Amino acid sequence: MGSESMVRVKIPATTANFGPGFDCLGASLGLYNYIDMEFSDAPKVYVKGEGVEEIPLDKTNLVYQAAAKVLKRANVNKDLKIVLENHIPLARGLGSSAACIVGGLMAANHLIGDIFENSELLKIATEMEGHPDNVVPAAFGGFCLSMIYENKIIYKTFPMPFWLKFVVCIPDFELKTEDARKILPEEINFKDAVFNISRTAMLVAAMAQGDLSNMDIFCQDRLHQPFRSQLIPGMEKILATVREKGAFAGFLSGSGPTVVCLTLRERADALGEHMVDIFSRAGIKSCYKVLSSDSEGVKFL
Ligand SMILES: Nc1ncnc2c1ncn2[C@@H]1O[C@H](COP(=O)(O)OP(=O)(O)O)[C@@H](O)[C@H]1O
Ligand SMILES: N[C@@H](CCOP(=O)(O)O)C(=O)O
Repeated sequence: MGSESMVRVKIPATTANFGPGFDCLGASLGLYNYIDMEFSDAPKVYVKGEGVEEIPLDKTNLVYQAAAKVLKRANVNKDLKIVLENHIPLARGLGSSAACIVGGLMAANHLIGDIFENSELLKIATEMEGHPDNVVPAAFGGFCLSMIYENKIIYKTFPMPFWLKFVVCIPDFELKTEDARKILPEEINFKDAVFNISRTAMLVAAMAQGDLSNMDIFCQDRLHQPFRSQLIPGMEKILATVREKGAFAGFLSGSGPTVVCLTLRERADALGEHMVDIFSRAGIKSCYKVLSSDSEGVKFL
């Protein structure tokens, strides 16, 4: 394929971990960032939407950094003009950094004629992000299983039930993944490992079959949520009550602070209002969005 003079890509938000699948499960959501990229006589970054006041407009910008890695590897010594239209809120557990990294890598690769394979880009993306569970669904869409093996990323992806809705309740404070990882223990006990692997196995089979019965049990976790709850007032109460309010299950989205629950369209708004109310009683302002799953991942427009 020849190179393009200008590239526009759409990249989805993601919800990583999906309950018990710490660093290995994730799903792609119908909320998108857009990146326009072209070669330029000087580095330029323009931002609209989420993060407009905090995102750097120079080469330190995360999208620019990802794109520059591809250009460097291809020995292309040129600057870029990048325009970002952001709808994924920053540092809320909805994969904003993975969207930047995957979008930046894939857009730059397209600009130079798609010379690198996706497997190569995925490896770079995972190195930059630190774990594969957001970057895989951001790139390919759907419900994703991923792992790092001998410096390669191995993954599986399949579509989620079309009728499934994700109600994401987004607190108005940022929690950087880097900080939310510092709070995790170095070791866990054997019983907790069995608790999580049994639920992860059941969860994957249930999603593959589109059978959401017992999903509240399969989404339980002992590897990260119990430790991160101290950073997110109201989270535990939300997770303890969404089932009785009509959700199949609830869990922390990525490293938080967003809490997500799985439900049907007709129950979604009541659940969203319930989550906002509990956060508010815990002194946290929040808003909710009702999202569909995404099945495409990165799309060139
Ligand atoms: N559109 C963007 N442009 C540049 N940097 C971004 C953008 N979105 C996110 N980032 C960077 O990623 C960081 C958030 O990443 P992270 O802590 O992993 O949270 P999450 O990926 O869950 O949103 C932000 O603080 C910012 O540095
Ligand atoms: N497995 C990671 C996922 C982080 O997701 P993010 O959307 O918060 O960046 C973790 O739990 O640390």
